[in-house]
Amino acid sequence: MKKAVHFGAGNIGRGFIGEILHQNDFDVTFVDVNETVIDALNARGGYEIELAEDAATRIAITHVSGINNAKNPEGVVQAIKNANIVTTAIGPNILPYIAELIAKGIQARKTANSTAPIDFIACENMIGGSDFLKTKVLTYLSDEDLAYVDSYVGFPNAAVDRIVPGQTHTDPLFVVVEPFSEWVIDESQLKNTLIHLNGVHYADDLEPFIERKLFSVNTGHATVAYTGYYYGYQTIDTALQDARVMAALVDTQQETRALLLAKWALFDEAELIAYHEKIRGRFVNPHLSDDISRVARTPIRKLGYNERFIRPIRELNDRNLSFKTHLATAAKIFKYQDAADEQAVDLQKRIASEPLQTVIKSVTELKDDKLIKALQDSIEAL
Ligand SMILES: NC(=O)C1=CN([C@@H]2O[C@H](COP(=O)(O)OP(=O)(O)OC[C@H]3O[C@@H](n4cnc5c(N)ncnc54)[C@H](O)[C@@H]3O)[C@@H](O)[C@H]2O)C=CC1
Ligand SMILES: O=P(O)(O)OC[C@H]1O[C@](O)(CO)[C@@H](O)[C@@H]1O
Repeated sequence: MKKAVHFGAGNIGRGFIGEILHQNDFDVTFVDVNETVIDALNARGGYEIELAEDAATRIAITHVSGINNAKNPEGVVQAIKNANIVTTAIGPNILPYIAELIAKGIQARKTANSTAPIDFIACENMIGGSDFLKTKVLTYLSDEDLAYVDSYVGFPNAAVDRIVPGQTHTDPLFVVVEPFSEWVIDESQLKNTLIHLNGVHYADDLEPFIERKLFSVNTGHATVAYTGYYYGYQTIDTALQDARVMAALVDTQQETRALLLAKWALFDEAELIAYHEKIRGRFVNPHLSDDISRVARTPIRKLGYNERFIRPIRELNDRNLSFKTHLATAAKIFKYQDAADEQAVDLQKRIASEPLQTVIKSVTELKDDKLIKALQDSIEAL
């Protein structure tokens, strides 16, 4: 069997990446700091996924094991040394913390004179996630190692799309996922061209696909979350029953379409309308219960310069297109509170102790005075 190492045995790791790797006959070693999950993976060697639909189909995932990277980093290095592919779904903020371990795994392959090409694929909600991981990994490598990386190690960017809400089952491995899924990998960045996973779409140019996904699914979902929170809701499905929340989603999708059509000739308006309708259907799936706190998590990250609101706002502005609804939601993020979310707490502390404009500039990294002022006005109007 081929060997995969996957960092992050959480919702998307077990609920999507693990499924695809299993279907492609990989033996999957999950790397995680969650001891309960790692112990259960090693004790049982398998787990089940359930598709959230009327029939509630179950899928058995087998040939899995786990390593706790906090306790057994050397085990992870050895697993990378022997792997055919490495993937992550750990969260963009965590990628820098696993970079050194990945660098050591690459060095172990080099020391063993391995000329087998390998790809490290970051499956995070982030534009250029694998590029970002690569920059972090390279800081731990020597010039000689870098030459090895150039020859044998790829970091292809990827887009992953499947809604996997927080899980509340007694079984720590069981995971309920939406039936829809899409995983796109940038083929032009692959080093191991012999691995073509069934169930994955390989694209020559990932950029339009990841923008379509991030600005449609993630911007849309976050719009529902922050607008829903603003109107007092706790779950995505209840929020979407409020006409004001649904209108914010529909209007945001319209702005997104205007941007995607202006930027990318390969998109067609009718297809994008159908894509957006389908996404609305996914958000209201009655078989999935998704907390606003999950979709709205890490608000400072979501206000980032290249993230799901500020980037489309900048790019719509550059093209003289309306960004009114994106701006209205970005403003609501500054009102978002969740005592269990470190970034939400930090953002509120900063707003309470610093001038609002300073906070806006710092979290969004916006330079355009007109946009900064527009955002400030929107926040103050709430
Ligand atoms: N849940 C979803 O619907 C989707 C999530 N994603 C992306 O996948 C990534 C993971 O998201 P989820 O699976 O939802 O989160 P999650 O919280 O369920 O899983 C993350 C896992 O990483 C582990 N982890 C955290 N720090 C670690 C460390 N230093 N070393 C090893 N393991 C560590 C956690 O214990 C957890 O098991 C995020 O980037 C998210 O944006 C992408 C598409 C869909
Ligand atoms: O993982 P993030 O970037 O915090 O955002 C949560 C997102 O994950 C998803 O579940 C899948 O992309 C979205 O529905 C949601 O917008």
